[in-house]
Amino acid sequence: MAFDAPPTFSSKDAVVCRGVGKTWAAGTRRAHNALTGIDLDVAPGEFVVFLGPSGCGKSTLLYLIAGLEDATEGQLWSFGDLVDTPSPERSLIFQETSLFPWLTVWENVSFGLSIRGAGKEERRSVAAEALQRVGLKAAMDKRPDELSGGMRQRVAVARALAMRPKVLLMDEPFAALDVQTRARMQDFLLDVWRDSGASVLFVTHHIDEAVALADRVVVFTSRPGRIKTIVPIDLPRPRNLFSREAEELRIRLTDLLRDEVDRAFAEQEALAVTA
Ligand SMILES: Nc1ncnc2c1ncn2[C@@H]1O[C@H](COP(=O)(O)OP(=O)(O)OP(=O)(O)O)[C@@H](O)[C@H]1O
Repeated sequence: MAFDAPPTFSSKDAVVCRGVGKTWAAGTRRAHNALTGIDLDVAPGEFVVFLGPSGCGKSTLLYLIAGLEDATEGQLWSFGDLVDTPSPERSLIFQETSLFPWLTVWENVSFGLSIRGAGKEERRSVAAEALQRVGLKAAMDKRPDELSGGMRQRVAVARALAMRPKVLLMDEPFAALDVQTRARMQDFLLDVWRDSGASVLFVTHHIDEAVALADRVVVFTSRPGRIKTIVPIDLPRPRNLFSREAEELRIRLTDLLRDEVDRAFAEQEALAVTA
């Protein structure tokens, strides 16, 4: 699509949101405003983490950026193109991986390419390269039920990488994993991110994870979600997460989040009383 943007941002930006919001009109439920007034610019190759209380619209914003849902306020662009449909340039990875159990690992990874009409040889070679990057080339011919949860999430990352996305959207991708596996997956993701040059937008509830991964942490208010503040994580990489600076950032993020979680709880109680 042609460049169609106000002159306030660069067409090189990986993601641009201007005044973005979403009101869900959900069947018999009351329509409600999940997200409002989001202005955000994400640079190419930047790692941005979304942190906020439950229900503040973090996932909703990822779906809008993915082009899976339409914004009801404002507009979004990716590399100068208006976002109004999904694109292979923007891959979304969920908390629970949905791999096809009847396909092998490489067939799962190259599934998007088969929809594009790529032949078997090309698909297998792209899948091999993507699996190599996530350290699972040896598992190419296995089926998903032969893999652990962490390995399945790595296959999901390989599947996203096979489409050579410029933007990786990750919705709590490691939430279902145990603490040790999650820490390893974070290191692995940082390697993949560095190699791929993609921008990553990553939703988490974990402050530790935000400090370990992000260039910037976007902290949201309680519903309707707005950007409360953006905290740069200026720690050198690889990061020493036990440093005083890392601890100070965790404390600052904890304080910012605590205010919003308290507000969200108070609102939920008020709603319960009036319901
Ligand atoms: N498809 C949908 N239809 C109707 N309402 C929805 C839909 N998806 C999300 N919502 C509502 O939008 C609000 C924001 O939800 P969302 O999942 O984006 O928040 P979140 O910050 O990601 O929450 P969590 O951290 O708990 O995953 C919630 O009130 C949710 O019920």
